[in-house]
Formats: sequence, structure tokens, C-alpha cells
Amino acid sequence: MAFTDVSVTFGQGKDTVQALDRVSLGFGRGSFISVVGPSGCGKTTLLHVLAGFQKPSSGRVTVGGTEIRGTGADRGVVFQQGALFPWMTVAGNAAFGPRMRGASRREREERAGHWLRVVGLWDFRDRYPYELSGGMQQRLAIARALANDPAMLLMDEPFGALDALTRERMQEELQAVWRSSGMTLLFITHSVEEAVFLGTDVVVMSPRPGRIVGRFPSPFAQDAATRGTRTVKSDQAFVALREQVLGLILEGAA
Ligand SMILES: Nc1ncnc2c1ncn2[C@@H]1O[C@H](COP(=O)(O)OP(=O)(O)OP(=O)(O)O)[C@@H](O)[C@H]1O
Repeated sequence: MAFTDVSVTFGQGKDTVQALDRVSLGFGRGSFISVVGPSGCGKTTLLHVLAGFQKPSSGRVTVGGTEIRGTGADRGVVFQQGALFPWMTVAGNAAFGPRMRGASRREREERAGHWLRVVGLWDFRDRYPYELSGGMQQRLAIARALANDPAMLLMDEPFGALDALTRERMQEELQAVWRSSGMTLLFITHSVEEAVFLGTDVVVMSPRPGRIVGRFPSPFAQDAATRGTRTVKSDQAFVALREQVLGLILEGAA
């Protein structure tokens, strides 16, 4: 997956806003890329370009060497708020992607059932989204995206609206799914701690127009399962990397 000199400009004349400025960024299959940066720096725009929602004004984005031409089932997207279909049951939401692809009823039920079990919502399959808590709704949104078997999952601040305890549980669940699936993840967050905890790489963006100002390999995604989340997050090396990333963001904002 590679961004090469990608710029995005919105509007015209004096209303022009440059959201991204010649962003180049590459990462391999199975990476977990966390993206952090000040508000309005273009993180969502970056994700929208990769999802195929937004065309770059210049530059190119390729996946597996092929230039992106639009949205695709190979790239699942999860937004901050679930964006679930309120008129469909939990099972109906989870089976939506396979249904759109024309999968057979049996395959739809199998795929949706598998992911509902993984995210712990199987017992709620006949309920409606409004009957679920915020954390459960986000788990459903993740299951719905995963039911498409995407090679890449793009997540835009997916845990931002959750309480601290639920958020940490969701981080652990996401990490477990990522580890077992071999999926590539692009994960946008305002939490530097979350970025360092989850990512194999932490990418830091400058204030608008967004540029990449730093990229840090992070080893912690690999050992959270064995050492426990609290132990990892209070580890000296973890705190040092978190402060380094935060320092770079604050430096750019000054
Ligand atoms: N469709 C659009 N039309 C015009 N301007 C836009 C559009 N989308 C984004 N922008 C502008 O581009 C800039 C980058 O926005 P973007 O949402 O990508 O930032 P962000 O880093 O995700 O912000 P936040 O962290 O606050 O969610 C902002 O100034 C925003 O106002």
C-alpha cells in the first residue's frame, strides 16, 4: 500500500483549503498503522483517499501495485459512530456486506455469525442497534466491516466516543482480531497512548496542510497479549515512546 506525493485541495479561489500536502507513505501487508496529529490536519482526508471516497488532487495511491479507482470490498471502513442501519437487526447489519455482494443465504449467515461470535454479540443477533450500548454498537460496526473479509480495515477514531474501560477492552479485542487475521489496519486516533499501544507504526501528521512529520516503529502491538495491557502501558519504554510522539505533535502545534 503506498501513497505517493498525494495532495488534496478542497474548494476554489479564496475558499481553497489544502488538506494534504504531498503525502508519501508506504506500508506492507499485515501492518497496523496508527495515525495521529492535531485536529483538522487531514487524518480523515487521508483515510477517505485510501477508502476511495476522495480522489487526490495530485499524486497516486496504490494497493498491491494497483491504483485505487474508487471504493472496494477489499477495504472496510469503520467510523467514529457506528453508522449502523437502525431498521436492521444486529444479524442483518452484520450480514449486509455479503448480501450486497450477492452471497448465498448460507454464506451470509456463516460469515455474519462468525464475526458476531468473535465480537461477543451472538446472543444479541435478533436485537436492533438502539438496544445496544455504545461499545456494543462499535463492536457491531467492526463485525459488519469484517464480514466482508477485507484485506484492509480503515478505522476513523472508532473508540473516541467510548468510556475508558470499554475503550481499553475494545483495543484488546481489535488487537486480537488483527493478530489472528493478518489484516492491514489504518487506524486514526486522537489518543497518542492508543496509537502507540496498537500500532506497529505510529505516523505523525503536521497541522494543516497535513504532511507526514514522523514515523515510529512501535513494538507493543506484539506483546500486549502476553504481558497484559496495564503492564505494557506503564512500561518505561512505552511511556518514553508515547512522550516522544506527543512531543512531536506539540512541537508542530507551537
Ligand atoms: N469536503 C470538504 N470540503 C471542504 N473542506 C474540507 C472537506 N473535508 C475536509 N475539509 C477540510 O480539510 C481539513 C482537514 O480535514 P480532516 O477532517 O481530514 O482533518 P482531521 O485531521 O481528520 O480532523 P479531526 O482530527 O478534527 O477529525 C480541515 O480544514 C477541513 O475543514
